[in-house]
Amino acid sequence: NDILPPGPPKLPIIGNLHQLGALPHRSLSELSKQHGPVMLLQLGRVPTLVISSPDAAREVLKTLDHEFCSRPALHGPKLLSYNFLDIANAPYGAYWRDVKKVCVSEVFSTKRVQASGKTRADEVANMIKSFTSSASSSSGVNLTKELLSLTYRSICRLAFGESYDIDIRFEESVCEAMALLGAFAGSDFFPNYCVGGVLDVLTGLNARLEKCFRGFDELFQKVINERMTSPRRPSKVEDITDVLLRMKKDQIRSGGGAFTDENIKAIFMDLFVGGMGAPAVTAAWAMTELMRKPETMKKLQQQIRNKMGNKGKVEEADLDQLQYLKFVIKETLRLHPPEALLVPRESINHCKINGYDIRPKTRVLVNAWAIGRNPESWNDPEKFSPERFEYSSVDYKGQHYEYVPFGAGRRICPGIGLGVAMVELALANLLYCFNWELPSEMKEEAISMDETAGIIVHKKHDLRLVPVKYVPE
Ligand code: HEM
Repeated sequence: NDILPPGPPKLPIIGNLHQLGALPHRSLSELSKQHGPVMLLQLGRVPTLVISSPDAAREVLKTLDHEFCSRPALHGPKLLSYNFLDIANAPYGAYWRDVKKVCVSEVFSTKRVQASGKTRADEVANMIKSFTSSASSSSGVNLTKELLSLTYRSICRLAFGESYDIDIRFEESVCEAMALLGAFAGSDFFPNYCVGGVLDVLTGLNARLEKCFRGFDELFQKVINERMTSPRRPSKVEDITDVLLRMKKDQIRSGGGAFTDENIKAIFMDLFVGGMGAPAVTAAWAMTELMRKPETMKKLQQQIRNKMGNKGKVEEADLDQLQYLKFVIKETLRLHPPEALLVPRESINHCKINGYDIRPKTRVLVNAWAIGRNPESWNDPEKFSPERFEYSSVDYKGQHYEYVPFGAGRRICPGIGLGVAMVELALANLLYCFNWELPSEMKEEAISMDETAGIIVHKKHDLRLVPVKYVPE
């Protein structure tokens, strides 16, 4: 006689699937206003718990984190992660624990983020240079695309080394992978029913997934093979390929089984799919918010320019002085967490939240978007106001459940340091080097807040702005 959490009535077969809508973070937020912050839906055949308040998030991500720290076996991720050999999609267990632990200390460590600072600086400098030559052209630059290229190139260098010859065609494959992972997969809602599998064949999803996977696999294997035949010179700094090959040599796994090229390729996949979209989208939302609030833009630019004087660029070592920039980024992540519903989790055992029974293998969505706009935690929650962080200790490192853009608990994003470093350096230089104007055409679209949702919520219309070179006096 389980007492299940409340939820809306469901239709036969599809359950509540029709209520997800095009922007699930918004539809689920509305539904939770009627049914509560701990709400149970039936999405196709899958019971899905939706968490929408800071208190409920604390239960799932802290108190009962050990019960909610697995991931569901989803269709797209299964293929792209070499059958869940990565960090983001591996079920909770010895393999995930070992790999995450080693990657947190070797791949995502503060030391490595700092060591890769020079490559990020070079990539940002190249972007700024290219904008200088197109400055003041009336159509402007497509910042959405340029920021994605920037994060793509930064991840390539981080993963494959400084001398890696970047293949720009592969950037499209990462975008395709993100689109496929965000697309509707019948098998995710009707697992073990042939209708789900049939849908994925009919919609063409499987064919696209296969093609995308083959492209990745070929590239990743090429990088590994090249490194095996011509290892890094001992004098050169280790890159992530070296680290992962060292893990293969040392056989880091304690959970049984070998650590092979497949494991390395699965982790490469996480770096690209997890590391490229979210930072780029965050920077684009920040620029959009700033264009809509010229006084905030001006205040930020003045602070950056006062501190930097006529230095010509902002370097990573300067970022600690730019407090207001940090508030702007925090505020952007509050209103526009790119992974609005985090990454789906799955309950392991039978447990209870707020007196409700949660059965094993329930899918769990934590609505970070709704939580960041909760009126009980945030004054005037819909307003973009970076000042709110000035006298507040709330941050995104997983201790404050009213603000969880990177998740929290065992599954928290390991790429926080790297992601924030990419966003800060890009924004600081964009705002130091240029003033920004709306293009003469499509003004409305440029600053529209319309969204599209997939694994990442991004702007529906690309952000196109005109850079006007700033010359220090
Ligand atoms: C603005 C930047 C970023 C945001 C907002 C973000 C957000 C997130 C979120 C919400 C999760 C799920 C956490 C949970 O389930 O509690 C996550 C997981 C993850 N992220 Fe990030 N992320 C960002 C940057 C990065 C970067 C740069 C990388 C790597 C290069 C990365 C790699 C990962 C990985 C591997 C996981 C899976 C962790 C696990 O399952 O244990 N992320 N991220």
